[in-house]
Amino acid sequence: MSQVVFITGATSGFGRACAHRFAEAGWSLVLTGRRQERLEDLKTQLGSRVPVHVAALDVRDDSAVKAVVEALPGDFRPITALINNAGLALAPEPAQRAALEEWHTMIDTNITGLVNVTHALLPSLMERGEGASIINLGSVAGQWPYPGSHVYGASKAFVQQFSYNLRCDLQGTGVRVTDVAPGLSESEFTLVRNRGDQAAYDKLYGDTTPLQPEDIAEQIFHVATLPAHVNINRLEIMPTRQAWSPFAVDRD
Ligand SMILES: NC(=O)C1=CN([C@@H]2O[C@H](COP(=O)(O)OP(=O)(O)OC[C@H]3O[C@@H](n4cnc5c(N)ncnc54)[C@H](OP(=O)(O)O)[C@@H]3O)[C@@H](O)[C@H]2O)C=CC1
Ligand SMILES: O=CCS(=O)(=O)O
Repeated sequence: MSQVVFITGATSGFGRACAHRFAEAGWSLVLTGRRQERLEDLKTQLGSRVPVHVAALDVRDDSAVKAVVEALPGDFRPITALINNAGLALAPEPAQRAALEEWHTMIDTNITGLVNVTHALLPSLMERGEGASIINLGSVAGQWPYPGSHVYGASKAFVQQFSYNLRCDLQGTGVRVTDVAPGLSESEFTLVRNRGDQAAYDKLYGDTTPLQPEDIAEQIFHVATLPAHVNINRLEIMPTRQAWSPFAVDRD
């Protein structure tokens, strides 16, 4: 049976790097995200090496999530690894100036979206059983408070606790669960958070050495390919120049 990875948010950053990393190892890929063009580009890049199925998907829409899962071609099930990666931060200002709509978007994406996809794929993961994995993208922001993190950090604290609780329920099924919690990592995440402000992006990453999406993809691949009896509960990863809080970054 082939190994199949289902990735949410595959159109950028960690998700896209995971698509490349798992393809390198010969896994079949199910790639999802809202930007269809980017999904098609990935299919063009990777489809000659491994089987690739793409589906435009907004994880906030639970019926769309169910439909995508139900329409998975037979060669792409059961799923071996689910990478719940789609997510975002918005509203970089303090809570008292943040827009409620942006708080809702973070909750709908980082919490409801992750729950939607997990719920829809649990039967497939259970069918795979031993060696299957759910890998959830949390963040150091789920543990370390900082100004401007308000709902974003709280949504990642949810991801951590949901991952731990899932572990308890899935005990005995062979399905593993890991909360991967990266620190400062260079990706479009910072452009999304700062509404496309390139100066904010350059300021955050320009004079230090952030993690790259490939660093995170390597760790996720490691987690998914450990022997079936090994479960990493939480993996916190920071750049060497960050210790510990999101603001404790060594700069030139
Ligand atoms: N970069 C960082 O410093 C860190 C990021 N993280 C977390 O890692 C994850 C990936 O972040 P990163 O790769 O850096 O960010 P990017 O902005 O590069 O990628 C985010 C991905 O999420 C997808 N996405 C966003 N909203 C939705 C939605 N409603 N439905 C489906 N897909 C969606 C985007 O695709 P599209 O727009 O095409 O839908 C995109 O592919 C996020 O959960 C983030 O919170 C955690 C710690 C550190
Ligand atoms: O999750 C992202 C990392 S940080 O911006 O909160 O430090």
